[in-house]
Amino acid sequence: MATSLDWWPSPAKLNLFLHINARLNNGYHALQSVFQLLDFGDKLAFEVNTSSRISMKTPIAGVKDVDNLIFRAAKALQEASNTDLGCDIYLEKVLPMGGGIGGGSSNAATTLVALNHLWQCHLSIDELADIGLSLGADVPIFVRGHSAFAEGVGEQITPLNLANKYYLVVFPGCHVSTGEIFTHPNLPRNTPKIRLQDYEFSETHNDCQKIVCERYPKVANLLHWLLEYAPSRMTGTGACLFSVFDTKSEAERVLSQLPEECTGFVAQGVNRSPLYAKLDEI
Ligand SMILES: C[C@](O)(CO)[C@H](O)COP(=O)(O)OP(=O)(O)OC[C@H]1O[C@@H](n2ccc(N)nc2=O)[C@H](O)[C@@H]1O
Ligand SMILES: Nc1ncnc2c1ncn2[C@@H]1O[C@H](COP(=O)(O)OP(=O)(O)OP(=O)(O)O)[C@@H](O)[C@H]1O
Repeated sequence: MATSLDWWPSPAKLNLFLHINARLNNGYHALQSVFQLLDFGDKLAFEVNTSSRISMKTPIAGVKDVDNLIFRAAKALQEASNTDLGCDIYLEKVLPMGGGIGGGSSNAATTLVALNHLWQCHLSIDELADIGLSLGADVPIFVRGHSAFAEGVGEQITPLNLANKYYLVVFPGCHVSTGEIFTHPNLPRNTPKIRLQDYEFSETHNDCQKIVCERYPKVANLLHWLLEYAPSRMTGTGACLFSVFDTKSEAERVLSQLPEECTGFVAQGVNRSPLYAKLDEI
């Protein structure tokens, strides 16, 4: 690995709630959610070359480079901007994959925003968000870089300023496929829409949680355990769960007592993505 890489943050998100309002004709679902960005995540570094070659220097085990959302994001930007430039890409992965905390989507968004700057493509945020949406429903949120209320398939976004709570995020040790949950016949699909101004954590829920708990006892047991300590819920389509705390020390105390088969981290909720704090520094 090169000696002094310039790292770009790729933060995790939590879905503080997830209501499914309808099934759309294209198989996707109309949903409502609050996306809370966290001050914790993966890191990516890019070394620009003039050969137009895009190369993953730190491949992800089990994910072919052509399927890696980072590679796909770089390729999509190369095509959209007509640049002749390429890059070598390094990834420091800490977020569990398939955990509902948006690691892959965030990696794609960081790649779009960083390479737009490094390749000097001058695409607007709207253009980057459109490219992002073609890669995954959650990518636009990370491109726009603000905690938000989301509707539609996740692309209709209203930025939000949320209280900067501390979150204990726990990975129960099993992966849940998003497709598996969204195609389940018993998934609730007609939760009435709420108005943003009526949002309160305690008045909302995650429509995917019951099915995931039924199919994955590890998730159900862990949720039961966490609820003894703090308000707790599943994020996205799982498998990660989170608990909400007012102080870092309370969250860290519960982290230190986690059952053995789980891993977790404590992070603070942030309104603005660390990705944009990095852009500001440049
Ligand atoms: C539900 C969330 O986890 C909330 O953060 C995300 O919106 C899912 O986002 P994602 O993992 O980026 O999902 P995608 O890769 O776009 O879609 C994976 C699969 O999930 C289902 N899917 C996803 C998003 C959505 N609004 N409706 C769906 O039905 C579709 O079957 C799709 O084939
Ligand atoms: N750079 C990447 N990082 C993580 N996963 C990737 C990446 N590229 C492709 N993938 C694939 O995407 C799948 C989902 O990964 P991701 O970490 O985004 O899931 P998630 O946390 O459940 O996301 P979401 O909350 O958006 O559903 C992985 O199992 C993996 O096969």
